[in-house]
Amino acid sequence: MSRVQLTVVDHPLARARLSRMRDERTDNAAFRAALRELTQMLVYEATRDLEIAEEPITTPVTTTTGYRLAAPPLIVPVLRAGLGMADTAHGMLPESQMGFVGLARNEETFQPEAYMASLPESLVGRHVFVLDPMLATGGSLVHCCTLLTDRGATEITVLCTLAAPVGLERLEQSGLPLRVFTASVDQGLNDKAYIVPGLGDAGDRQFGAV
Ligand SMILES: O=P(O)(O)OC[C@H]1O[C@H](OP(=O)(O)OP(=O)(O)O)[C@H](O)[C@@H]1O
Ligand SMILES: O=c1cc[nH]c(=O)[nH]1
Ligand SMILES: [Mg+2]
Repeated sequence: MSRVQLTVVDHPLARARLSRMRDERTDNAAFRAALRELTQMLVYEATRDLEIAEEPITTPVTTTTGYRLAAPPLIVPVLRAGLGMADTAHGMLPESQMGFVGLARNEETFQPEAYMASLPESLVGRHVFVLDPMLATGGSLVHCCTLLTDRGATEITVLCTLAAPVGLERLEQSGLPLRVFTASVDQGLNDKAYIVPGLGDAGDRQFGAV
């Protein structure tokens, strides 16, 4: 039985933003703007089923029932590329706390190398939203989500702009309890483990090459 629930957010507005991100002529600033706009759509879809709590409110006219999120999720961007999604997600989930995971994929072995983790000690009972634009081999997200389950998380939602089938399969094989929201499942990976057709290196496209 599958533990990964996949949702492809292929709304026309999402497709338009993703196309701008794919286009090699899009400069760093326009890429970041399109990523922020696409993040809004991913967050909107991924929060649809979150539990809400009721509270009485008084309008200028009468009293009625108001609503708020019962338990805002912990937001965890994966550095660098996930940073471009963080502020938008936080703006939509203003009561959320934020943790950080820093990973850089070794471009010869394609294995993620961890350089930082700033997370609450216990994630028992906390829903976590992981932000990373790219799911390629899946190594980075498996590493990140394992850090979360090691701290007790049992409910993890991953938001990414692009996913490769092999990366989704890797998540599935990991047995991690995940929901994945992506704007596209692309064709595959090239011999450098870049997503095809993809959009290139999401970190470099936002911040410049390192
Ligand atoms: O699924 P995988 O094969 O592990 O690849 C995906 C990872 O690659 C990118 O980060 P990268 O390692 O390039 O770091 P960066 O964000 O600093 O550019 C991306 O943001 C993911 O974290
Ligand atoms: O296509 C890819 C694959 C991994 N990381 C990226 O930023 N892009
Ligand atoms: Mg990169």
